[in-house]
Amino acid sequence: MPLNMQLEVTDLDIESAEQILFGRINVFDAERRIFLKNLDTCDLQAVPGSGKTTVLLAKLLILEKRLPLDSGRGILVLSHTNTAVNEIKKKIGKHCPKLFSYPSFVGTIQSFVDKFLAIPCYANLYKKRPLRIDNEIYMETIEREFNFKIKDFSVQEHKNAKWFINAKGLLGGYRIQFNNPNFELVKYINGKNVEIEKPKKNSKAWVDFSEAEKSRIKQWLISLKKKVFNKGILHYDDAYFFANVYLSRNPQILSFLKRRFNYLFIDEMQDMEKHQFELLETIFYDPSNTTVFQRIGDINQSIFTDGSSTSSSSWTDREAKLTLSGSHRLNPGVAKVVQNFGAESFIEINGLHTSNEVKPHIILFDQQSKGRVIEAFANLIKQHQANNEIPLVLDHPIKVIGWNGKLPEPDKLRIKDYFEPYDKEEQKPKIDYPNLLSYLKYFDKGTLTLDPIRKNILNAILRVIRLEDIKEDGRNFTKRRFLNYLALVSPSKAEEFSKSLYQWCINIIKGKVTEVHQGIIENVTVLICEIFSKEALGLQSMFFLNDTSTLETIDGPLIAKNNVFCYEDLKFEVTNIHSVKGETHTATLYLETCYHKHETEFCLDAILGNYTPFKKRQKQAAKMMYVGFSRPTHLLCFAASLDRLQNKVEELERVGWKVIHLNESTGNPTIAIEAEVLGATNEIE
Ligand SMILES: Nc1ncnc2c1ncn2[C@@H]1O[C@H](COP(=O)(O)OP(=O)(O)OP(=O)(O)O)[C@@H](O)[C@H]1O
Repeated sequence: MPLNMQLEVTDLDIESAEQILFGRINVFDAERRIFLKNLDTCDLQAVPGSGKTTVLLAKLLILEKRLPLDSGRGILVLSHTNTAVNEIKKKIGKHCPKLFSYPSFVGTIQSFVDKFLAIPCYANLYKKRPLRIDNEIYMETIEREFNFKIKDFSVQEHKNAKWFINAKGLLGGYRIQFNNPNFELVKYINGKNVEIEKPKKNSKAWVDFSEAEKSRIKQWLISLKKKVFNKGILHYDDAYFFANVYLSRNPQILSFLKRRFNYLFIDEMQDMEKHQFELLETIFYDPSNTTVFQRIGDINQSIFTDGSSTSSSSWTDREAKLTLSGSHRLNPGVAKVVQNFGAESFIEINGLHTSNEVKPHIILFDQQSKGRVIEAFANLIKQHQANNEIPLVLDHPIKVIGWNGKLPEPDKLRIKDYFEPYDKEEQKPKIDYPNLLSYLKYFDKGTLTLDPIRKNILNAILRVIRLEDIKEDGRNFTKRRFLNYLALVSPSKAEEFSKSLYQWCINIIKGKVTEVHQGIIENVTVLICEIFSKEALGLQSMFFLNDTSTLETIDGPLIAKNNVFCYEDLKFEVTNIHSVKGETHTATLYLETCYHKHETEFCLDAILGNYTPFKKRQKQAAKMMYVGFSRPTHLLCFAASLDRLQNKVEELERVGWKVIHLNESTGNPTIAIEAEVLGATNEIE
């Protein structure tokens, strides 16, 4: 009996998926039905908003009804980010209980590699589970271990190795790579081999290390890495090293995985990096189709890889390639603008969202008016709502996005230039921050409880305990184990601590961050020394507790979220382009920023409606614009500096942009927009 049973997708199946996703039937056209009915290995490449994720969701809803599959096989669904995976869960989770349980698996590529390959391999080799697979804890650990001597190396060998690593800036980046059967030291994942040579090559007295010295430095680097592994700490990249070792030593795992998963679907395929791409191909691709392997994405939207040939995905189309023409998200005017930013290849985009004809807008600002750009955008939305061109009740959010969220520099625009409160750190809720103050500032403000603040304070204390290398039975403390330990060692101190913790949370809510910061420094220093019998905290801990260098202290009451712009009843998030990948917005304002150059410097031709092939750095900018510009169903606004476009206004209007000037003489942007709506000139004198 063949392992791979042929299933069939019927029109009735499609209707039922349409009902769930759209509340009506006959939504999917012939092209989309071809993909839905296709259950063979193939690629699906299509333009933004063409409904790639939607057809994948529909297919999963249909396959849910066929679960469990014959021979106890399951479905594997992978995407790149937790956000993308959570979106899948949010949209179809309640309809697909079987898809989200054994033997199927829905997760990020990293979680798949950790669970099925890296953790079993590590457990096999070290007879214990890794403690954490996490980049920041890895960095913290390797930096600490770097300062200690490694057994069996002389003082001079130790000095040589440290000198070499420091001079090359290799400490955080170097990896061990398994190129069967060799173990190689590489500068970074998918990078070149580490070539060991004495630093300061340009000085006259330079004489390279001897071969014996080089060999010892190499061994030292490997030993340092092994020490960190021994502690149970892995970098995300290391998971791929363990995965490859596991597969080569246990080739039966390949057939186990292929047997377990009848179908593999990868969304956002263009964002897979080389090592991820190769691993998936090695495991799942075989001409006999044991696992049906469908890869879905849009090569023009690959913004997560850095564009270097070493890390970029090697996604080349399979022979069986399907496509979806047209974008259900974009209206014809916006589609026409977006298509010129196809950095990998030009693909015409047919805007199928024809219920509105709102033109893409460019807001041109000068030095004085840049702070009013977002307000002008809000005004535009209000105007279009008043004209019934944008719905009053929004189906999708409105967002303001930009590429570079770093601090402003002279003549280099950053998101903060447009929106002063913007805080890059708030983008991603993290467990590990560089100093205590950041833990107090960057808690999850989405909930109205004290819990996120409490968690952050406890996480900061755990960080100090890790910096002090204090463990319980060889294991790092968790929040719960720390509180249990405290209660065991000193019930009175535990009670006192619990009261202080509560008070700190309350005071943070009241905006007394500086006061709480000081309170924690004094209290926690004493507490940790007392309960762990230490005379004093080490330098790293003291620096972590006291450092305020990168952050300004806030002493006003906290607003719900720092990166939110409120205007009358409208509320928009101000965020980076990476975080809106895959999203649909009602309106998007794209803020030009400087990343090496500004977008209007990198991609002027495309902005002016011409398609010309992009060079390396231009490509990166074009991809950002392609992703950012292709989010809105109704209004796309691009905010650009007047000085670079002032002679191009006619050309811009000719190719479909509506141009708005926001200079000092414009006064209230509403006036400009009203005039424009009434058909007057766009330039307000
Ligand atoms: N067949 C369809 N008919 C009408 N609307 C659709 C259809 N397919 C998708 N949509 C709508 O179009 C929007 C974009 O869909 P989706 O996010 O699936 O596109 P995508 O191709 O995955 O986008 P991206 O390339 O940006 O990741 C969503 O609002 C979705 O509900």
